[in-house]
Amino acid sequence: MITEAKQNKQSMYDTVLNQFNKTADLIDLNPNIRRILALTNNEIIVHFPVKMDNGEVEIFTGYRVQHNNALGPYKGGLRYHPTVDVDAAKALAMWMTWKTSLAGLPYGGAKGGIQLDPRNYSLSELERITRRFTYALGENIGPEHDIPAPDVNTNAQTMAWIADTYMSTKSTSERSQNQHVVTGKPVGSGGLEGRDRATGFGVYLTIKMLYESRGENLEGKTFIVQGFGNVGYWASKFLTEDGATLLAVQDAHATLINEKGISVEDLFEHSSPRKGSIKGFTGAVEMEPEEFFGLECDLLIPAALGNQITAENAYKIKAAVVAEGANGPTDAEGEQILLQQGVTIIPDILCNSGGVIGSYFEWLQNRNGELWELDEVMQKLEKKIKQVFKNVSNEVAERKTDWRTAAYIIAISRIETSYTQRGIFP
Ligand SMILES: NC(=O)C1=CN([C@@H]2O[C@H](COP(=O)(O)OP(=O)(O)OC[C@H]3O[C@@H](n4cnc5c(N)ncnc54)[C@H](O)[C@@H]3O)[C@@H](O)[C@H]2O)C=CC1
Ligand SMILES: O=C(O)CCC(=O)C(=O)O
Repeated sequence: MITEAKQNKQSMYDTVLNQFNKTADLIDLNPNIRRILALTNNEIIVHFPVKMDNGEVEIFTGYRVQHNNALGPYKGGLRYHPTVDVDAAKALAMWMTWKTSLAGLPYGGAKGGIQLDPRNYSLSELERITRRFTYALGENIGPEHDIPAPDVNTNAQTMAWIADTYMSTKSTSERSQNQHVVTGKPVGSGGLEGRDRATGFGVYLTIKMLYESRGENLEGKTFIVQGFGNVGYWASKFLTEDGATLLAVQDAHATLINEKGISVEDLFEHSSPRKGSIKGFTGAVEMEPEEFFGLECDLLIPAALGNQITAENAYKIKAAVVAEGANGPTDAEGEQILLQQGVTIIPDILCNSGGVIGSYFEWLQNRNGELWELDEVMQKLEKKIKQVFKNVSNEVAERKTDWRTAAYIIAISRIETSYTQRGIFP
């Protein structure tokens, strides 16, 4: 679990700007494009009232930050969490711009959400909050303009409420053309088979490919995962199915260890659907949260919040590979320490890109009135992630640099090329 001290150390916005500036210097980015990319295009803040179950009215604050749309419509998740604010949304939106560019998708980057703790609200309150948020955002989102998706504490149900609310603002004949205003919907409501597992699958596949590039495989590898939600669960499932052992898990409420291995399915059964926590699971024992990052293991997967690996704990990390399932889990100082220790970091914009690639498939499916089967989706996803991994791996080899730097060089150069080709910044 993160402590206040860790949270306040560096903001996610500091982290992403630091990464961007480093790359801009390295590739000698056109100064005008640099000025544009260092800023966000739009920062939308909405306040809206919602009637609670007890009849009282609460006012909520929602955010949508649209960083850049040089390569296509804005794309990125919506997060429901007490830490959501404009700076967090700015950082997460920038990461989306780099991620979609790296993956070669026709999208820009955005992110947003509502500052709240969903555990304090009933399901029907969350539905009303989501619907009012959608009305408040109005035409700031749209299927060809800005397409939200699930993120922390939001899911397919949240996306179904948004799609339904947004479509209800359109005339009857236009409704069906607006289904792709969000991705990550339930399969029965225009969602994509496999979008639920797409991010975790990408995390697994990039790890597997890294080991394979070193002549190794997952058999016998041990790993620990922070966050056991959508990303943490699916990544753990694929990894253990391929022979790796899950030693320890941490979520917002507990840290568990079992040196003989934790059963991913039993833990999932325990923690979902509505319990929402790993606490109380009998197939492992609780340990001190502060000791989590220092556990002996081959692989660490941060799959919760940003800025978790910092100067305070990076030196304790024993894993030789850190695979960033979460967005921005490693701050600049933490990264320096890890790199000095010889740790390989598979950066977020590569490692968790399976999610937005899956979202792109869903968007295409809705736009074209198609239905894709699970096998087809997983094959396409695998092909695309392998391509993106290969591109980054080649850049690492050519430049003799780390994986994040290589990924950023590809992502930012693509955007620069697009601006230059269009003659915007000579
Ligand atoms: N859902 C998706 O498709 C994608 C998610 N991501 C990123 O992956 C990360 C996790 O997202 P999801 O799994 O979707 O969220 P989720 O809401 O399904 O799960 C979040 C998990 O993190 C844990 N957590 C929250 N606060 C924590 C804390 N202080 N210490 C330890 N654990 C904590 C929660 O207990 C939960 O287990 C986020 O950074 C998100 O931006 C990235 C790409 C796509
Ligand atoms: O699926 C998407 O559109 C974006 C998911 C997301 O928020 C992310 O990749 O961080």
